[in-house]
Amino acid sequence: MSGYIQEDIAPEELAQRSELASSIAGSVRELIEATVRTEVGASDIAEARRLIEAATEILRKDQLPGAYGIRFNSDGSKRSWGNAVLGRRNPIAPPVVLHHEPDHTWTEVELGPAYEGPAGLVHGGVLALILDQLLGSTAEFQGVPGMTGTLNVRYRRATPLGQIRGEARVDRVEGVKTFVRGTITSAGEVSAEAEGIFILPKWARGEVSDVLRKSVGEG
Ligand SMILES: CCCCCCCCCCCCCC(=O)SCCNC(=O)CCNC(=O)[C@H](O)C(C)(C)COP(=O)(O)OP(=O)(O)OC[C@H]1O[C@@H](n2cnc3c(N)ncnc32)[C@H](O)[C@@H]1OP(=O)(O)O
Repeated sequence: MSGYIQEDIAPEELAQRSELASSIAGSVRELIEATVRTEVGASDIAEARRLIEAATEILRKDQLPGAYGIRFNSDGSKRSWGNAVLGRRNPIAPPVVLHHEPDHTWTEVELGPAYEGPAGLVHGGVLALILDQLLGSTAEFQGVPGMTGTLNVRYRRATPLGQIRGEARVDRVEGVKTFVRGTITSAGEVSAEAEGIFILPKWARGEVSDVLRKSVGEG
């Protein structure tokens, strides 16, 4: 399957690249938030655009031919730095950091003004996005990975912008299908709950390597 890339990088070099990726994405995330909230006038906007375009030009000097993909080291660790939820190189990602416990996976993340839907509230699509990744990664960590076949989300109450907690666990496995349940909690109350069915795709059945099956992703 293309996009899954074996790319061994020595630990020291990897730590350095990881730091660089996080730092630039963090700066752009701040820029996004500043853009949403700015009240400055036309001349400041023009000046900001000039600087942003200059920064873009610098980054364009050396680019990957396409998306980042998923990259593996021979120790089984993997990098999803372009991922829309976890990707440490992706300013669109909050980024979510997942903590894998033996029987469940959790995350706590701050969702600011860039994730707004209804006034002052988190966009429902953003919650579904986070739940999709959280539930899918939970299945993956438990050794029963799959692509999202179905994701049902029930929004029980509004989720204010700010800190949320996500939690998920595998409910059951039926053949190639893994059923995962999860919740989003805000201010101590469950605001959304989800069930996902993650299905091992045909191309991976029977031939999915241990590296792919057991790898633990980092964004
Ligand atoms: C190692 C692999 C790694 C994978 C990535 C890990 C990422 C981790 C991160 C994740 C986070 C990011 C996540 C993302 O963003 S994943 C991106 C969003 N999802 C997709 O793009 C998936 C697109 N769809 C497909 O690739 C296939 O249709 C899948 C793989 C889903 C099924 O394949 P296929 O169509 O060939 O299946 P089959 O005909 O052999 O049927 C098998 C069984 O499944 C049942 N069924 C079929 N469809 C559905 C459905 N939609 N809901 C419920 N059940 C369904 C079917 O009845 C049968 O059941 P049974 O009769 O046996 O009881």
